[in-house]
Amino acid sequence: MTILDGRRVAEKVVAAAAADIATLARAPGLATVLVGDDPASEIYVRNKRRRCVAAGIRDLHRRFGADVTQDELAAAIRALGDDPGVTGILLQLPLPPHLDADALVSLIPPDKDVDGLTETNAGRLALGRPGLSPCTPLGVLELLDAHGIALAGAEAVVVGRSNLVGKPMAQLLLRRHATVTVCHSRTRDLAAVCRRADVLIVAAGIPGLITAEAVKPGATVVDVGIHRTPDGLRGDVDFDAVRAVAGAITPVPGGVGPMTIAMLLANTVAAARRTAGR
Ligand SMILES: NC(=O)C1=CN([C@@H]2O[C@H](COP(=O)(O)OP(=O)(O)OC[C@H]3O[C@@H](n4cnc5c(N)ncnc54)[C@H](OP(=O)(O)O)[C@@H]3O)[C@@H](O)[C@H]2O)C=CC1
Ligand SMILES: Nc1nc(=O)c2c([nH]1)NC[C@@H]1CN(c3ccc(C(=O)N[C@@H](CCC(=O)O)C(=O)O)cc3)C=[N+]21
Repeated sequence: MTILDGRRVAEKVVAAAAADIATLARAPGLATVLVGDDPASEIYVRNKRRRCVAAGIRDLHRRFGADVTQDELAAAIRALGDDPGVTGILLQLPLPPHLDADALVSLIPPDKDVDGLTETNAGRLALGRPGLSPCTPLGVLELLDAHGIALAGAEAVVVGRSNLVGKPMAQLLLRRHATVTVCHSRTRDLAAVCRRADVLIVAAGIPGLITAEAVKPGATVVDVGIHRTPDGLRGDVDFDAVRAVAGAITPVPGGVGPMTIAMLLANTVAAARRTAGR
């Protein structure tokens, strides 16, 4: 059984991004917009700010209370879009329920959309054209590639269909010639579908959702979920039970999380180049 070590692979991606940043005429500026106190977002923001600064990215952080209005946030995102010193904008999700996330995402200029969430970038991904794609699915692919996990012709099952993770993950796997199935909260027999997978990618946001009975012996299991529990950080996969049947598995922490941050640095370089017109 192989542990898919996200920290190790992330180091290489981060080093390459830092080397690219050193060649740019101007340091990229990444603005993170955080609303309220989603625990997974707090972890992300804390770790990525440290990484960005170390790699030479200017870190611009905008924090709002959970009671911020749609208009206030829209004005803040428009201002970041117009600011030439800001080359990347990341709106942390989920937002509190009174806010319309889609409308706010639409205000991000596509060339500053380092999370690949705008219609333009999602469309480019769906059509197989160059653009900015979401960091987490990109990081999952990078991690699988680093470990030589074959995708062409493989049965891939993705649990979750969010615009941030599940859907773009399915698109990227399809581009790599996997046979892709996407599960969600209405999937009838989740364990039976997951058991078909050679490569199982789980992004449901439910701690311990995937148990050993949902995993085919020898399968590769990637756990995107991140939950703060009394025993520390945990994912959507019951790691101790599943590691006994899986051929390869990501740990939480130390799996997908560091890869997301590494790809954010890579996307921030790509966005800065787009904004500078090169
Ligand atoms: N490690 C990392 O770098 C990252 C971690 N995350 C974490 O990953 C998780 C998922 O994030 P995100 O995609 O944004 O979450 P969302 O809440 O936006 O989406 C969750 C998806 O899971 C599906 N789902 C929910 N319950 C079940 C179930 N019982 N069986 C099958 N599918 C189910 C939902 O289905 P439906 O559409 O029907 O509601 C939905 O499509 C979260 O824990 C988040 O914190 C997210 C991004 C990066
Ligand atoms: N627009 C948007 N894009 C996201 O990509 C996004 C988001 N919103 N909202 C929140 C989730 C969550 N997320 C994480 C990323 C890295 C770690 C991470 O660094 N994890 C380390 C934690 C290490 C530690 O602190 O112990 C690890 O798993 O090893 C965690 C969580 C990105 N998300």
